[in-house]
Amino acid sequence: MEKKDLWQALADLSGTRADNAKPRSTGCTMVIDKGLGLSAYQDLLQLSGEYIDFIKLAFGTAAITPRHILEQKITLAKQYQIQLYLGGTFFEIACSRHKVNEYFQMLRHLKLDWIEISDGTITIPAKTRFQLIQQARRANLHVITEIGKKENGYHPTVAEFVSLFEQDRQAGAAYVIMESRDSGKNIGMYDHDGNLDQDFLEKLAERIPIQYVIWEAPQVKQQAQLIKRLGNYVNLGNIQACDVISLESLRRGLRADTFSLFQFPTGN
Ligand SMILES: O=C(O)[C@H](CS(=O)(=O)O)OP(=O)(O)O
Repeated sequence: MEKKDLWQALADLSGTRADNAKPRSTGCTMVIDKGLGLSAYQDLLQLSGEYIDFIKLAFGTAAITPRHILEQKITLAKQYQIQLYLGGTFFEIACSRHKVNEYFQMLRHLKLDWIEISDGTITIPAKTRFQLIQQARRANLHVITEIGKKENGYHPTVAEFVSLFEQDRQAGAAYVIMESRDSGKNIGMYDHDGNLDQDFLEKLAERIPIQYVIWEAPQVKQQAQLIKRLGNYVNLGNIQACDVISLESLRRGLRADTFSLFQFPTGN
């Protein structure tokens, strides 16, 4: 086999998805960066940057990352057409210290175009949340909001989620995240073993346009379940750096869990 035929043979088996090209609005993958060193970050982007749409610098790590490394992470993300943004807790810290305007300015100076607005650890009245989203939009930031609380055992009802989702979208949020933290256990739509509450998902999917939701799914079994139920265009978040390329395999039916979903007739 000649080399060009070899690459063609691999490409033919790679599966496809219609939203392959960036910038994508569906089938997005959001990676949680919990403190990758620059080499690991570069490796990640080199190997699987094509499959990443968002990177979240989690837990306020941006504030304690050496400045030159933070700057390089931002620059590299842009090169790969990845939107890098800071985790919601960091916004909540600024909010609780009455420094929201400074926070918006800081993002603009860092050349970050996206912001996450959440109230996982603090309480923000619905009206204030609405105004904060509008304020961020006026500051030329694209907004991702998050619904959910950080405390273990917190599971929003379908009605709560739908109501806040609609309000956030009306205020100008591009996406709404379903909170599941880094563990994906005993929180949001997962039980203490990380199993998905299928009933909750079904009811939610009937009531909201799911292309605007990013489902946090840190565990591989959660990613597989969501793809099986909602399709490979589902937006998934809190993906560990080491799981990005295998998630893309899942989306394309190249892994046993989703094999039967996306196979095309070969004609043989
Ligand atoms: O970075 C954060 O603030 C958290 C981290 S985790 O997802 O809860 O582990 O994320 P966020 O979803 O942005 O609140």
